[in-house]
Amino acid sequence: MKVKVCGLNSLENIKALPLEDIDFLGFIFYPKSPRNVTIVPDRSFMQLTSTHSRTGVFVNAPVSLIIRNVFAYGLNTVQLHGNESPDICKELKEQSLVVIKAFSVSHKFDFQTVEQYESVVDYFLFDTPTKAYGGSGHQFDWSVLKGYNGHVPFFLSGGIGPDDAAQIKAFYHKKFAGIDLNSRFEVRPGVKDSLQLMKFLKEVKSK
Ligand SMILES: O=C(O)c1ccccc1N[C@@H]1O[C@H](COP(=O)(O)O)[C@@H](O)[C@H]1O
Repeated sequence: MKVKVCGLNSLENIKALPLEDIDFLGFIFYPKSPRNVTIVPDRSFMQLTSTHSRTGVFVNAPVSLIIRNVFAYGLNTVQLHGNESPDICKELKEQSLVVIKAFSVSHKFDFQTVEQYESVVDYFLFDTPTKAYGGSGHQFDWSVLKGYNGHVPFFLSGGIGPDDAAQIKAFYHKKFAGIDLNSRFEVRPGVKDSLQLMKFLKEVKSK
């Protein structure tokens, strides 16, 4: 199971994370988010994060702005968390980026919506609907994912918290690729509770 920890905004905090149990480090490039990245992408940032997939989260951003940040922060993965079209995903995938397309999922969600993205993304990410696009801290009803029969692997996201290890271990879907952890592990926006993450990841990865 892959693990993405999102909304990071402190180099000191990243140093304290259980990095050996994390695959994707997420940075939010969305000025309206309280987690909007302000880390300077200097040599210490590059070195510290070099062993991980550096993921930029964007919401309806112009491709030119995404690409600028891909170069500035050495991103190799982009998470598109707004209403981005399949064409935008394709354009970014053609830049050799790993593309994660997020969808807000509720009982009303029509999984046919994702079909047009299947050939132009690497992962889907299923999150809870919120006006803020993401970072709601609330879970959606994971049972609706029974309606997803596509072939693209997905991240489970939205309000996953420190007490959810057992629930995740019990969750099964043949395309379930990993989890995305964000606001429920925060000390404050942009700073994660590293001990809580360590404990949770040990538990969720145990047999
Ligand atoms: O975290 C944010 O502020 C945010 C803002 C805009 C788009 C995405 C955002 N974060 C993503 O939201 C999900 C769920 O987060 P949470 O666990 O409910 O806090 C996660 O994928 C983040 O990458």
